[in-house]
Amino acid sequence: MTLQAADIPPVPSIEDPALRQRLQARLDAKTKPLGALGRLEQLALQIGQVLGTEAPQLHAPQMLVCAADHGLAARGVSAYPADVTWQMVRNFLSGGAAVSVLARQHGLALTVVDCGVLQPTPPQPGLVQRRIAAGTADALQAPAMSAQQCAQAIANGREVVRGLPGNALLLGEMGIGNSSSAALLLARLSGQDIDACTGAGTGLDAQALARKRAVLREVLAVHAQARTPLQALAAFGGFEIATLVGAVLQAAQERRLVVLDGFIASSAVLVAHALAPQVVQRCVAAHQSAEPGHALLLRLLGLQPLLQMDLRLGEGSGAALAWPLLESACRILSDMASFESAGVSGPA
Ligand SMILES: O=C(O)c1ccc[n+]([C@@H]2O[C@H](COP(=O)([O-])O)[C@@H](O)[C@H]2O)c1
Ligand SMILES: Cc1cc2nc[nH]c2cc1C
Repeated sequence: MTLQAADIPPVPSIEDPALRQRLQARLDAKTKPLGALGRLEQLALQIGQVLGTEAPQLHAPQMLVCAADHGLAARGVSAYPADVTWQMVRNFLSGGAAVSVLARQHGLALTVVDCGVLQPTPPQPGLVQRRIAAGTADALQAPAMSAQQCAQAIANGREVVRGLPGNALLLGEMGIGNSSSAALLLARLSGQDIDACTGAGTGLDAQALARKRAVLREVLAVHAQARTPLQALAAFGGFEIATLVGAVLQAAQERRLVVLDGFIASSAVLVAHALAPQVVQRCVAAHQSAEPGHALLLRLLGLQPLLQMDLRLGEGSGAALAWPLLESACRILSDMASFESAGVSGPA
């Protein structure tokens, strides 16, 4: 099975000028100076349009964390060993990871997808096995994945989302070496220089960062022919990013709200956007990561992050942290009194 961009079903625009006007009128009638809730009002407008209603309610929010390993990790592009990926999968499931704690705090159902980590975890609640292989190939030597593997991972992401309840999907990932994949995807799809797209990831020092940049420059040259979004995704990996691409496409088609975490989760949206531009209308950027490529990537997608807290963890941690803002945006629309209902005088 291979996949062409033409095989991706179109994602319709959510634009509905009449609904937008009703949402704006509803916000303007609330007991506050016009526009005084600032970006929370923009968020409410967006959520209302994504869910197609003046009084949106978020229900059964799903945190989807996709995990996989990367052959390129053997080239010293990460500060941590690849074994951390499968070890963290177990940590997510046993409840001790940052995303586990934050998901619990905010009532987000956590699903971890093993898209191809080095060591599988025994079946258990919350774990979905969609393993393509035990890690991608070393992208310095070969495409990280074949076109077939890439298509399968995208199909897996679609299928996993199809089986989830709720109308909001929060995206996270785990994969030692995957900040390299994200940087490579950004460089190839945006035309930006690889140095500007590459950061310290899990915490490389200056010398190791310089080596990472040199390796990634070489990987780009090796795959100079991988120009289309799907070719680039296959060339640079990884299985978790491709699975997230499928998840984003499916969520957008089902008109779910999609909440992005950091640089790597957002790189999946960069690919999905290249295949179906309207997906971005459904996306909220939870935060801007400390990874320098993230600011570039979000600007390219036209997304303004809600938080800026120098997070660089991934896992979906930033998406979970931003979740209460989305709930508040909905509450403003549904629960706040209007000037009329509260008997408060409007503008002079
Ligand atoms: O979300 C981010 O912006 C982010 C930035 C840097 C690192 N990470 C996480 O760290 C891992 C990738 O970093 P690295 O150095 O192994 O490429 C992967 O597990 C990500 O979840 C995540
Ligand atoms: C410990 C650890 C936890 C992570 N969570 C997401 N990426 C990570 C990378 C490391 C190294």
